[in-house]
Amino acid sequence: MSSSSSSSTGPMGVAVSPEVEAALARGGAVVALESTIICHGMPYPKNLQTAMEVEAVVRENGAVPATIAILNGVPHVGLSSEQLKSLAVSGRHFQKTARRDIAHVVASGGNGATTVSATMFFAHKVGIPIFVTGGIGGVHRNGEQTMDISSDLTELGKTPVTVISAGVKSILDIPRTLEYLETQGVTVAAYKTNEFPAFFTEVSGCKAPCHVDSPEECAKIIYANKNLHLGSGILIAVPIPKEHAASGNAIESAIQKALKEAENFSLAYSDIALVKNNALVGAKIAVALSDLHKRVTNRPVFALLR
Ligand SMILES: O=c1[nH]cc([C@@H]2O[C@H](COP(=O)(O)O)[C@@H](O)[C@H]2O)c(=O)[nH]1
Repeated sequence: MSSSSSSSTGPMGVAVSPEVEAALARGGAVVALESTIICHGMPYPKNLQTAMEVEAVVRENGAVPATIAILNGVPHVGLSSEQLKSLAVSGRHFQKTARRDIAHVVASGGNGATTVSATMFFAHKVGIPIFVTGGIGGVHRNGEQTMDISSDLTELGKTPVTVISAGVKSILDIPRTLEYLETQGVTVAAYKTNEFPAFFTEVSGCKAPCHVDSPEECAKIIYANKNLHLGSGILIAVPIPKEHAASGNAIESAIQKALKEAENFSLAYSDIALVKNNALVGAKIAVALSDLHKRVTNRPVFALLR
């Protein structure tokens, strides 16, 4: 895969697309997007169509999308349509890349599809405070024995990026995931609900630590986190839209049945409507944050993130 000739590779060795660079420089709203969902979440061409639709939702709501991936050893923030297509066609040939894999993929000139932890890392590096995805990783069932805990959770503990997701799949251990996020000092807020959502359904049986009702409220929390230099991330959990929760319930029942039959059952995440809804909320939060920063300081978000 060829790198975009128009993306400039900065001193940190990260290539930022001209559109993303310009938006950051003017303090505009930018939303980071991960690439594991494209390469490992669903097959081609459904993955390309979804990636393009999600980017379109971000744009329609006033923000610039920045899909993140490693191409030929170079981390890229913001992909051209050719790069996005190439990524989607390559699918699983792109290595699933979490934080621990970044150095190896870069050093070997490889192609990496970034997970939540790696996407957060690069988003923060270039000054993007908002990142939208479908679901994040968590503490696996029996995690107290296996110690199988996603690096997404430790990344949230140490990287000040706000992740908008539909919560955590009930295939994972949701109560322990919330405990672990608490230990890591991560602010967890449920959007327009009191309950932490479980990806395919609005309910998990777990109360979320905070409740937020608007993009502006989210922006204020992000601003406070930044102003105080807390250094930790924020998780905004947006429940699956009501009209899609019905089919989600059927999937949820299948998960519960499968969990009884096989402990390591896993399911590809491909609820497109849910990801698009997160993109809508995430773009609105990015716009609200950009407005808030401009109002409060009259300086662009970009400058404040340094
Ligand atoms: O429901 C899901 N959420 C998230 C993922 C992807 O998997 C990563 C977590 O992987 P692990 O559990 O290996 O840390 C996430 O960051 C995301 O990219 C997934 O496959 N399924």
